[in-house]
Amino acid sequence: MAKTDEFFMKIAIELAISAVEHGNEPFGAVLVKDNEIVYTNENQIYTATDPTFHAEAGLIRKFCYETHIVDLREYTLYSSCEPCFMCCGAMVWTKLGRLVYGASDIDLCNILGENGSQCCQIVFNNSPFKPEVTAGILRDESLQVLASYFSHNIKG
Ligand SMILES: Nc1ccnc(=O)[nH]1
Repeated sequence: MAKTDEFFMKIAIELAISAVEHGNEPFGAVLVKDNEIVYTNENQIYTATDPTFHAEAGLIRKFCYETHIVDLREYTLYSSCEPCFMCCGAMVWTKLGRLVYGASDIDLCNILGENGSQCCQIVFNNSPFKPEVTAGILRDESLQVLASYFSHNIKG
């Protein structure tokens, strides 16, 4: 039976919670092919001391390295929150087929008191390749995890 976007997003959100438990920021990502999970990753910026180790870019880097696959046209990436410019760039370079995210960058920045942007649209609309995008899956659950972390962990 085909699993739903909500099914995979729930796992991305659980990875976001796990990231916080491991001392990192609340973001998780899941890579799916033919309705099966092929890779997962959580944000690791603090434990790896690598500010580029976002859930999504880290997933793409590790999956491609381990499998020797660099073309993700047949893959769907689920992200608990809208990917940043850097991670959208990694999706362009791997020709990701489909991106599904929960909360938007504007949702996140509303919590942080910053100005968010439609980073996915900005990057993809100015790139030679764009994944199909589905936004807002389990948005409220995703926002809850972001809000509970960032309301008492503003690290500046
Ligand atoms: N969407 C994201 C924003 C920030 N960090 C992440 O790991 N993911």
